[in-house]
Amino acid sequence: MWIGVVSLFPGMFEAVTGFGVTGRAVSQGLLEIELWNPRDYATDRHRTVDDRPYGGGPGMLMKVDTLRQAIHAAREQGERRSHAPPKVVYLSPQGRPLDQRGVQQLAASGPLVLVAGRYEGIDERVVESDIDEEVSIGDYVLSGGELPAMVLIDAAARLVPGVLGHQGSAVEDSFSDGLLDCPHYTRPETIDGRRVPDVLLSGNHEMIRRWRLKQSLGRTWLRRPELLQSQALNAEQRELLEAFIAEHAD
Ligand SMILES: Nc1nonc1C(=O)N[C@@H]1CC[C@H](O)C1
Repeated sequence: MWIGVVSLFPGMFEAVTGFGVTGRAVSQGLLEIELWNPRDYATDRHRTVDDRPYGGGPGMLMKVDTLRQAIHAAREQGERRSHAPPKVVYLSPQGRPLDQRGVQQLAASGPLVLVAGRYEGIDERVVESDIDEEVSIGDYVLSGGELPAMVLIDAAARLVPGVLGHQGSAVEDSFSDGLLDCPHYTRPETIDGRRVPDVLLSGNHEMIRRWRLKQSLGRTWLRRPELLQSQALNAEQRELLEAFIAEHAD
């Protein structure tokens, strides 16, 4: 998977290219991150990359010409590398809330160029002319779009075949099937008197699978019931959820 990134702070992306699952994916050639810095296109003595907002008000916006040159360069490289025009995604609170389904859609849509804003954001006409999709990682305001871009990179990279040691991990993750994840346990068998559920020590893989599914369904019902509204539960899932609810009836 090739992802181009436009950012004033390219060094921040060492957090995904140099560590963990995503870092390994990069070293294995399963994930490629290329960075473009609008400051590299600044021609004035101060290498200006911000500009004042029309209409006044606090804060600055990203300077249009340097930003657009960086976006165009990233998009051209993406087309060269993937022989398809990249989807250009701008991370902003005004975007579509990102969820696992959205990650799956973006990961499957081919090469991506992620535009990380700084200051108060970018000129609306750049959004209209150069951005294909605005995406938000949550209803809060950050100081830059770099962390949202890295959130998207991490989530999308996990879906690339071969990136996760055990491909089942991506499927069993929270949200991959639209449900919250089940509880997990590891050694020791007892912590402060709290024991690992016996079923997980039974070695009965079918019972363990059903227990984990029941816990996922039950947790989703308890903590995020709205997620169940968009789920078409199969017969087994309905049976397990009903059993969980019955066990939790007051
Ligand atoms: N929430 C979010 N999801 O994606 N991006 C954000 C976010 O807060 N962006 C900041 C807003 C102004 C600054 O330019 C960057």
